Amino acid sequence: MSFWPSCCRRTCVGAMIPVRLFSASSQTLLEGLAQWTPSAQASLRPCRLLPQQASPRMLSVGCVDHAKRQETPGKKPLSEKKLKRYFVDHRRVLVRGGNGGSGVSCFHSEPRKEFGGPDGGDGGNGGHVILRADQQVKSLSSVLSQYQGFSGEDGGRKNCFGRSGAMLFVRVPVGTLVKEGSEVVADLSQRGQEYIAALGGAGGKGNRFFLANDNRAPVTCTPGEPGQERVLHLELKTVAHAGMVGFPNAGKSSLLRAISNAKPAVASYPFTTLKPHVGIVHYEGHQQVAVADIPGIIRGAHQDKGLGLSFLRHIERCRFLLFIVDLSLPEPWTQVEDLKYELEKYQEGLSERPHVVVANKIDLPQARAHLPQLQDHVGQVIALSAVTGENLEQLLLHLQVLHRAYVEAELKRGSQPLRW
Ligand SMILES: Nc1nc2c(ncn2[C@@H]2O[C@H](COP(=O)(O)OP(=O)(O)OP(=O)(O)O)[C@@H](O)[C@H]2O)c(=O)[nH]1
Ligand SMILES: [Mg+2]
Repeated sequence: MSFWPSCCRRTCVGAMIPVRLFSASSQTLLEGLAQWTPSAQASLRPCRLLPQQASPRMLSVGCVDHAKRQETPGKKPLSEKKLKRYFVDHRRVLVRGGNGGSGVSCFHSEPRKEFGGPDGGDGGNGGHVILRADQQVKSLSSVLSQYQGFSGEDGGRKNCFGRSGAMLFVRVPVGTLVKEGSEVVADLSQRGQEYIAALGGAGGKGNRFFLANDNRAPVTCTPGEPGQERVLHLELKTVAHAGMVGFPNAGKSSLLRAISNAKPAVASYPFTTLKPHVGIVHYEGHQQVAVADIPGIIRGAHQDKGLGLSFLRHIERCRFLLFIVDLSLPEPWTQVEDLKYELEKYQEGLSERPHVVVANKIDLPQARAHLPQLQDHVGQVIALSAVTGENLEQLLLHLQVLHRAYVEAELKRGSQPLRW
């Protein structure tokens, strides 16, 4: 059974091609390339993989078709304003632990047993409120503004202790930072990690507890303690394998639409994307690479210009980066330099993460002329067009290579690689 989306399976000749493309390892594919094209060494362009009679863009067409068919016919695409409702990366939450149950004061009562003694049981403890990093949750939109833990039950007669309140688990996305004031109190960066946001109150003591040699009939009992109350700030730093970094209008969202099933809004004005979007690229063997489209960065972003710091922090959590440049603009290498400068200013070493430069808009007439100069300045470049789909396969293959390298490095270090 193929896991390729049904829309891709529908694309006639191209239908079989994507499946075959991803069943071959990238290594095999690139080796095979030399047999098809004599100039393969000079420029690796998987769109030339097909024999002469097939359309040179057959592979790409499938991808773009896929992107275009994402909208249900007759339905208007969602605006960015609506889309961003689904992605919430900040939440202020009031958490209260459950209250402890009260202890009771009572005495054993039985016929012909005059001094039965105290038998008031203790109250149960209040339940904690616990934040748990859950792989299924992708944004903080499902987190409410306040949580009240379950209270413990009161104690009872005959030394019956009250039941403790159950734990209240709040599911948050992996990559959630928990702050109290300006202090970071927890970083839930691994799935399953938990943090006790508010402790439940201790249960009160029944009068049996106060029985002593000098006091055989205590009447004292204590009420349960109230649960802890805290105001926490949850902050999500998007965790994805790859982060798309680029200036506004470089075509990041268009590219994410073309390679995944995500639907970020695309428009010809800058700062169309206001919130990060994560799309998943599926490969054979259930391999999934999460790619984040991060809002455009401008010069001075590290000083909070444009959309600024709030988005640089999403990049921080990406394991490798795709620098997206607009090849139709003059001197496109300056875009790469500026982007790297901004990342470096925000956090040292951030620009040195494994990365690849993606030159978008190769379909525009003036773009091709800029490519050799860009390659001279930055080395390896994947030149493609998100709109026509030209050369998208090269990016998909490279993503897989970067992902494999990341998984191997994590396993070598003895840690578990991020699985989406
Ligand atoms: N000709 C051409 N136009 C493109 C290509 N990719 C994107 N565009 C156009 O460029 C404009 C900006 O595209 P977006 O995908 O919104 O760019 P972005 O980088 O996400 O922009 P921000 O969200 O503002 O950061 C849109 O009008 C796209 O249609 C391409 O490969 N070729
Ligand atoms: Mg965008």
